[in-house]
Amino acid sequence: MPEEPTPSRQGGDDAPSGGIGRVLQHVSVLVVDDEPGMRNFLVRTLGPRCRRVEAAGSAEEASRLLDVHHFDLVVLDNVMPGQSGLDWLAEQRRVGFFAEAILMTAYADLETAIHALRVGAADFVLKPFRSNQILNAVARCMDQRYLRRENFLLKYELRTDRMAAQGRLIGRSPRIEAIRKTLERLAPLPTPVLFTGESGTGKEIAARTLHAMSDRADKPFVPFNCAATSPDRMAAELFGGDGAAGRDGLLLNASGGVMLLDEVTELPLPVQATLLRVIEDNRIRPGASEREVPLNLRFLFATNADLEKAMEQGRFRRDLFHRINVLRVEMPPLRERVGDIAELAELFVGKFARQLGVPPLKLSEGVLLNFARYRWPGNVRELRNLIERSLILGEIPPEFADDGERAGGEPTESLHAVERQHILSVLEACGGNRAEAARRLGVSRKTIDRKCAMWNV
Ligand SMILES: Nc1ncnc2c1ncn2[C@@H]1O[C@H](COP(=O)(O)OP(=O)(O)OP(=O)(O)O)[C@@H](O)[C@H]1O
Repeated sequence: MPEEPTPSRQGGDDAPSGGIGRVLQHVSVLVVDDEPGMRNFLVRTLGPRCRRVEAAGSAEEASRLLDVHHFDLVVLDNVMPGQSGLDWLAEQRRVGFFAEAILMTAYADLETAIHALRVGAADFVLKPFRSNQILNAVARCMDQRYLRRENFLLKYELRTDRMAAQGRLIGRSPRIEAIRKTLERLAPLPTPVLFTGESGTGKEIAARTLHAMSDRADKPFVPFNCAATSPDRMAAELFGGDGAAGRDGLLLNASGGVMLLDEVTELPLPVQATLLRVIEDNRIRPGASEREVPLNLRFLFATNADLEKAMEQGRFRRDLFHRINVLRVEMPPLRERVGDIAELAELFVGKFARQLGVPPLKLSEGVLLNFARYRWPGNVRELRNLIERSLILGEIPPEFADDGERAGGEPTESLHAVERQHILSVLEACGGNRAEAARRLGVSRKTIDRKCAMWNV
């Protein structure tokens, strides 16, 4: 699967433009022609501009190369001894060939053209041709491939409603700062990462942030919710098969980028076995094809379930667990980082006011204190939904409303809330170390323990 540059300007026979050059530099090409002169010409023309170019003098040699390497495109002569280029291409499609193909021919009659369409050749180049003609044909063909893939992934994202989790990781609390630092360290590695934490704590947002920090940032990020797909469709969606997922499946379409498998404990056991093989070998057999093709994909995983328990119950493979549990990022619940609530809440107010076309609500000190007091079992997602609901209704729900404003003030209640917020934020700054928090606050450790027990922290 190709890397993913921006589509180039469509060219005629002019010299390759900068746009075309950008497309070509990501492409790996296999040239198949029995004539050494033509092979050399193509390698000389494509070699300096493409990421990788290899040449085969026969259909058999080409098949062997396809077994070992990934190519985005095959440039193929139609007339070769033994087997025509088109017959070879048809056979490869059956075995497992997911790349593009351009056919070179001296004479394109209608029958050849129809045959070429049927076996999925993207273009014809009539011999003899100039170097710019083949360069333009390659760039055009790859442009169409990138657009098809982009379209496939966007449709998937819309179908699965994954747009809500887009955005960046908000928060300046020590816990979130520490997570940001960890993500920076993990971003350049190829290793899988496992995100754990309660529902709505931002595991997907953190995974997207890691992708954005990595050298795969301009390649696809494909989130897959294992709990939202029926178990009997899952293998086809991921690894390819017939139907909506397309023969090549999500993994191959995400190739070059990052795949997030969310709610990973929901993967059926047979899919876990296939996935383990794919991760270990970096190879995939799309749509159960005969040929395994190389796969360049970074895997991220997320779960809010207890993986250890899932293993004990035989629902999750131990070997897969050890493979995905190399690097772990634990997302803290919102109640343990109350210092982030105000920033998140303000951000959601601005976002939903714009989206809904309604005036923003002012979040008074009292409302923020009530937010800080609440336990947020649904974490950031719950806060986000509460703000959206409040903007639609035009007011903060009564359980969070500012008592001070409405009832003329309740100083003891407010004082209690201020004290709670202050102690919790100092505790947070100390990474949960109660002895250190007590020292900084100038109170006894016992006082902190008593307060924490009272607040259920
Ligand atoms: N730190 C954050 N900054 C900005 N938005 C956040 C943050 N954390 C969570 N959100 C928002 O909260 C919602 C839930 O986040 P996300 O889907 O990443 O959580 P999750 O932990 O993956 O949840 P689940 O376990 O249910 O899949 C999203 O709308 C996301 O935009």
